[in-house]
Amino acid sequence: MEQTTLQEEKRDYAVLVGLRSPVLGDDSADEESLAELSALVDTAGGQAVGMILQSRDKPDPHSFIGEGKVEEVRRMVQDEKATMVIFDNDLSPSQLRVLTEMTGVQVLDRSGLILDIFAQRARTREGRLQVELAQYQYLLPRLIGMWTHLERQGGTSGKGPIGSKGPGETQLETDRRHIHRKIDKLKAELEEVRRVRCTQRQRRMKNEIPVVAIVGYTNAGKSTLLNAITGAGIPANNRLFDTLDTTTRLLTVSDTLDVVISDTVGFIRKLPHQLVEAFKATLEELEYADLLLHVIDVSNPQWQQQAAIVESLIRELKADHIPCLRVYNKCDLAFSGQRSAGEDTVSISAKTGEGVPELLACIDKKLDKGTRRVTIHLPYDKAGLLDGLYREARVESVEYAATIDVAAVCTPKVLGQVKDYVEGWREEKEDWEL
Ligand SMILES: Nc1nc2c(ncn2[C@@H]2O[C@H](COP(=O)(O)OP(=O)(O)OP(=O)(O)O)[C@@H](O)[C@H]2O)c(=O)[nH]1
Ligand SMILES: [Mg+2]
Repeated sequence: MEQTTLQEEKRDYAVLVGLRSPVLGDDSADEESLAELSALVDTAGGQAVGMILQSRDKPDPHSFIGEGKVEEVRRMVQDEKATMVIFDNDLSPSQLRVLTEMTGVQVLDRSGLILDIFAQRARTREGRLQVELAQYQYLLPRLIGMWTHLERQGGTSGKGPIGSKGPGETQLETDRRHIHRKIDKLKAELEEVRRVRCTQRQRRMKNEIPVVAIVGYTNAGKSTLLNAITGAGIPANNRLFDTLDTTTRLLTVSDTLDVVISDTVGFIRKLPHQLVEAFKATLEELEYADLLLHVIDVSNPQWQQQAAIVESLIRELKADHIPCLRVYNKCDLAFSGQRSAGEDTVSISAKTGEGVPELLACIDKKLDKGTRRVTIHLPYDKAGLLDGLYREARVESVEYAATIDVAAVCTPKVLGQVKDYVEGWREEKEDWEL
């Protein structure tokens, strides 16, 4: 009981503000995006205590929502004893500064909040590096805003003529250089992570094990699904951005198919582009996947928009050429709206397990195209493998020549096993015909 009170005391109380304007395009706010912002605040450990949605033809360049509206926000902050104001839109550095001054409390924009959540949640070294890089990239242009502030302070105290290099500018230059150095260092460290990942991937590709990546909007049920099918034991919580690290597991799909399957970081609308950039090393896995499972929470009234956002990010990450299964998740709850049924869709409940066998069958079918006709030249001392091939593959002909030449139709799994078995020999002789 006492603990709850302590936690309550530490909470940030936030007034949420959104601007709806046709000129803002994707960055325009509406009731739904504000509701999502409220969930984000919750994830960050805060609590929304008020909400204001303002409509304007275009944003006010100075105060973004217009001075009258800022006054309304300020009053709400006072009445609700809020400790911060969070905007559902992206603010310019100078707008951030102006709004902080006018409301008297800390002001964050949506990107800033998402970065904050990622920073709180990053656990592994790679995750932390990526978030740190995104934070510095976000901070860099905002330093200018801080500098204007310092310059003006210098002006009012009357030190030096206008245009002289004040302490603000010197500080700015130092900060800038420091941040550039930091960014370069982080990039180099991430490059190293990427190199290791690449080696791991090459090793996997040699084994011909297909790669399946689970993607989807945040909170769609990606981790729950991976747990359900592999017993991975990844935490899955009703919280946005619960997973930031890629977890990879081996999954036996059928008698003839094993795959490597990964959980990925969730997507969200207006994902700060610094984050997309920073997380590219992780999301790069997508590019090399043989199949994407796009998990969609169909109990969410916004699922169609969410699916569209995920699909556009998949395109941005250049992974749209990869076959994709749409996995309609949470079908134990009500299906919200119309669904398109088709060959590439399957309805499941990751929670109850309903539809999971059908999903596995679908994956099997999708990746079955990997089956290929090969000629395997077996050295005579590996003749024992022939039995296995008769059992596991469709052997079409066997010729006894310099080697035992087996023409067969094989799944990647069987081929991988044979290759593993005679790998040393293969390396020397380069004697596969695929
Ligand atoms: N009713 C129901 N709830 C589900 C189902 N699948 C997942 N959930 C719940 O949805 C919430 C989010 O699940 P996660 O697996 O953490 O979602 P995620 O996609 O990994 O989310 P992030 O890692 O935050 O991007 C959890 O509270 C799960 O228990 C389902 O099939 N039915
Ligand atoms: Mg997750």
